[in-house]
Amino acid sequence: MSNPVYLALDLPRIDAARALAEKVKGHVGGFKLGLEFFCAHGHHGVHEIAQVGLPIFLDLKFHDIPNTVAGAMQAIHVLEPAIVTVHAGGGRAMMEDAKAAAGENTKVVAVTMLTSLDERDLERTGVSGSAHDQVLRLADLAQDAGLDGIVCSGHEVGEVHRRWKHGFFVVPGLRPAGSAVGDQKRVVTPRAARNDGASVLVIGRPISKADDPLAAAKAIEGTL
Ligand SMILES: O=c1ccn([C@@H]2O[C@H](COP(=O)(O)O)[C@@H](O)[C@H]2O)c(=O)[nH]1
Repeated sequence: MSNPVYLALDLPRIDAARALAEKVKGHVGGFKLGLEFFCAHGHHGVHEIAQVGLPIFLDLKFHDIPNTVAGAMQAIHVLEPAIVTVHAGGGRAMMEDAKAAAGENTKVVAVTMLTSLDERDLERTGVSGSAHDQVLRLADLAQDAGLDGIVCSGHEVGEVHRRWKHGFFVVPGLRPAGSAVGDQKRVVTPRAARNDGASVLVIGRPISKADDPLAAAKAIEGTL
């Protein structure tokens, strides 16, 4: 089985991101490039990291009207990402058009409820009910729209996996036991998320901010 860990390269400098990617490439399965990296380095930055030789996950979290999201999706075709994110909150038509516009080898997954949010945050956005219910509702919507899967926390992935047998589940908000949680609120260990059916484990700071990123990546790999 291939390594399910995608390292989030949330670093402002392209040389530092490439050096980190080269260092840990034997102990992760791919690289996740998000808003910070893409806004700073765009297509050029993606090509640079792709040269390391592992799959690229573009976590751009598209959320706009369907026509705009479809256009953005077409604009990143050339980068051949393995995975791209949209927000489930953009609605069914937006997700359908995003999937239709994506390359055939690209998995399109919908962010349900960010792992940095808890139920109090949800209530403040006007959504009543539990985080669990919100994730399941948006997972059903993403499945109806024909997406490949969703992004959710490790608290929900087990239940989502039971309902959507062949879905593709991306789980961030992962922390090895004892590591700093930072701004994440719905957190589990990489091993727990894997056991509950996560397809991809997104891990950033526990590796990128470690004193020894290679040792941290190896240690995480050893727990899976
Ligand atoms: O709900 C979500 C969706 C995306 N992310 C992204 O994952 C990484 C997590 O980084 P850590 O340093 O391991 O916290 C980051 O790039 C987020 O943008 C998420 O955390 N939660």
